[in-house]
Amino acid sequence: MANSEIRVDTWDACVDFPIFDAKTRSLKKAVIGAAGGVIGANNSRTVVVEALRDINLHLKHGDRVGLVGHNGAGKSTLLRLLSGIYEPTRGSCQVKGRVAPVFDLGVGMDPEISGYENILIRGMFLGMSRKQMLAKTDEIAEFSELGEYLEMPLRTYSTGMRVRLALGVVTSIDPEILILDEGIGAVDAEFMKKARVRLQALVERSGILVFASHSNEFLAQLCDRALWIDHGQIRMDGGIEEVVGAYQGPESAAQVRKVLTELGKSSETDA
Ligand SMILES: Nc1ncnc2c1ncn2[C@@H]1O[C@H](COP(=O)(O)OP(=O)(O)OP(=O)(O)O)[C@@H](O)[C@H]1O
Repeated sequence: MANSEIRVDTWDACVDFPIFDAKTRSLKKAVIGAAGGVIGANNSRTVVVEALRDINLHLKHGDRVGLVGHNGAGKSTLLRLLSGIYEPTRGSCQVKGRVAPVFDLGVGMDPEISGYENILIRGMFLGMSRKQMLAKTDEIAEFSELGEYLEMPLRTYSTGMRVRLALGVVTSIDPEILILDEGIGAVDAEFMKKARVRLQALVERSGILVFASHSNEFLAQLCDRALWIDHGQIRMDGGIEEVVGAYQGPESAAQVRKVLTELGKSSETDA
């Protein structure tokens, strides 16, 4: 697909989750807690969690957007909507381009087959062909440093070893639209340094990035724009420093600015 055709668009997109077994004393009006989406009731008086409300998002090739917001704000739901896992309950969502959703590093891995076979399966799960993955196998094997373990079934790996393999595969693909949920877990610091370099390169060759994270450093490294999601709505859309500053305060904004300066990326706002 030509770069100019790669797009993500949502128009007043809403996602509700009906909860049929909710134990609620009284839900006469919508309840807003500090964490989580808005709890309300639909026309048939079923309790619903309004995870996303009236999302209008328009992304094109080259956009790198971070999502910030409290627990349960709706970040993961938005990523799933953009990946086609959820349909909007109301409004619409149109995604043009090959999407690679990376939520859970372990998804698409089979414990009973070898590391090598898992490289192929996981890559195909992310939209690559078998041939493309075969061409990348050596390089992934080298990055993972798993040596002869790659011949062994995945169930014999430790958690960190699995993450190494999954990270190797995920960072080897060539997505048009990369949807990334932070969830990058148990690897040692030395390996993480290596992984970050590859992650940066992955983002650079991706058409569009949407990345949900609680790490300001990571957001500053990978994105140049941020959306603050608050109780299912876009509360703010702007430069990372500006949005993180509004969401978490001046200290966090200063932290973002430091990372941007270190990376030689100039901040879009000088607030
Ligand atoms: N499958 C589901 N069924 C019912 N409610 C759900 C479901 N998935 C998410 N929710 C609700 O939707 C809201 C948004 O959740 P979501 O996982 O998108 O938040 P988040 O911003 O990713 O949070 P966190 O930072 O904690 O990961 C929450 O109130 C959550 O309880």
